[in-house]
Amino acid sequence: MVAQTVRAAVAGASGYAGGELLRLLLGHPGVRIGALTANSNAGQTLGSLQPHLLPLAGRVLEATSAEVLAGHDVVFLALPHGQSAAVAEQLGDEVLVIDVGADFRLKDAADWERFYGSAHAGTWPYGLPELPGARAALEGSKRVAVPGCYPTAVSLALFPAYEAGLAEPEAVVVAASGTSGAGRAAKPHLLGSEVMGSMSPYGVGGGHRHTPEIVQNLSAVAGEPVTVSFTPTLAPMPRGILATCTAKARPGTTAQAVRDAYEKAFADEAFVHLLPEGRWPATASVYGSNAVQIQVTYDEHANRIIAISAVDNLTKGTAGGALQSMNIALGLPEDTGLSTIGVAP
Ligand SMILES: NC(=O)C1=CN([C@@H]2O[C@H](COP(=O)(O)OP(=O)(O)OC[C@H]3O[C@@H](n4cnc5c(N)ncnc54)[C@H](OP(=O)(O)O)[C@@H]3O)[C@@H](O)[C@H]2O)C=CC1
Ligand SMILES: CC(=O)N[C@@H](CCC(=O)OP(=O)(O)O)C(=O)O
Repeated sequence: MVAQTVRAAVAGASGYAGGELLRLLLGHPGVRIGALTANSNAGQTLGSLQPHLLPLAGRVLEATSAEVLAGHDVVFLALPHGQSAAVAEQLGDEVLVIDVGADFRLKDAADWERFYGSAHAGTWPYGLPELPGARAALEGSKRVAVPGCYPTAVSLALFPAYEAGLAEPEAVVVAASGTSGAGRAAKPHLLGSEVMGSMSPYGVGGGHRHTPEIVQNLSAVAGEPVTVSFTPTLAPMPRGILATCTAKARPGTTAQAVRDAYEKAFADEAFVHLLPEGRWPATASVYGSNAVQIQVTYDEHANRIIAISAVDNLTKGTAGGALQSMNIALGLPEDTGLSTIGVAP
């Protein structure tokens, strides 16, 4: 049992991230759900937009405002990029504000302006607890910036190689994402007829806004600038990310040293599963769960470390990661309300 009960509001409850937050919050023993807000869907019932959330079906969505979000212990912001900062600054210092958008992830204002095209709002403690030093920064924090879904998958797959000094500071990443990563708002390229039965790249050539976030994470662990060639691809599935990440190995690297580095990095992590040698991650195995599957190998012919990760973009990649960070910030057991049990087939 959790002794403490907190009241949590979700802004953006009509969206994919907001819906996943509510699915997980409904199963969290220490949370009561308070205000639910939306934008164009304000006035609608949650049941008309998120029919899978039966216990909340009759709740009416309110327009997003600081007044509606006031009086809660925790406020989750699941809003489009650039919308969180104005709301957050009106909420006061005592409330725990967890932004699942990008507004407070980047440290470098020039990176923010280049990739998001607006003024940088600031930097909050980063909600990827498995990264070296991240967990301590989240403890007791009143602000959390939840990572992007691709940076979650890629940073977890590669940081142990940099932490152990085994990889050169030039990584190549190709990652496939399910369509829910793009949010609920209709997008022509996501029409079923175009996405079904096809895979396609986008954001090629360093243009994707998750590139500076991945670079920030890996460079901090490596202690030197790491360049990342990142190519996202869209896959015909609703959820999931499979990230294939490689880096040239430093001289003297052995397969055993690589294995040891990854076993050490994840030995105490509840959600990251380094698979037994010979088994490879699959998105279906983490569907709807907060688990991360990782496998790593050393290709000695190509002299490259190859690390592959699978996450559910909406769970560990967004809402599950947000709850994990909330638990740490509130001093609750980190896995409260979170499961590593998926759905199969
Ligand atoms: N989908 C994913 O896998 C991930 C998403 N995220 C982040 O979560 C956030 C939400 O994404 P997602 O749920 O996918 O997007 P959706 O498009 O599915 O939902 C967006 C939500 O924001 C609301 N909204 C739209 N415009 C405004 C506005 N101008 N002011 C206030 N609220 C607004 C929408 O309300 P209404 O429906 O009423 O218009 C809706 O509730 C984004 O920042 C995204 O980057 C992070 C990691 C992964
Ligand atoms: C398939 C797809 O379109 N995915 C999204 C990533 C969503 C996400 O995690 O990112 P943010 O929180 O930074 O929006 C994209 O590539 O823009």
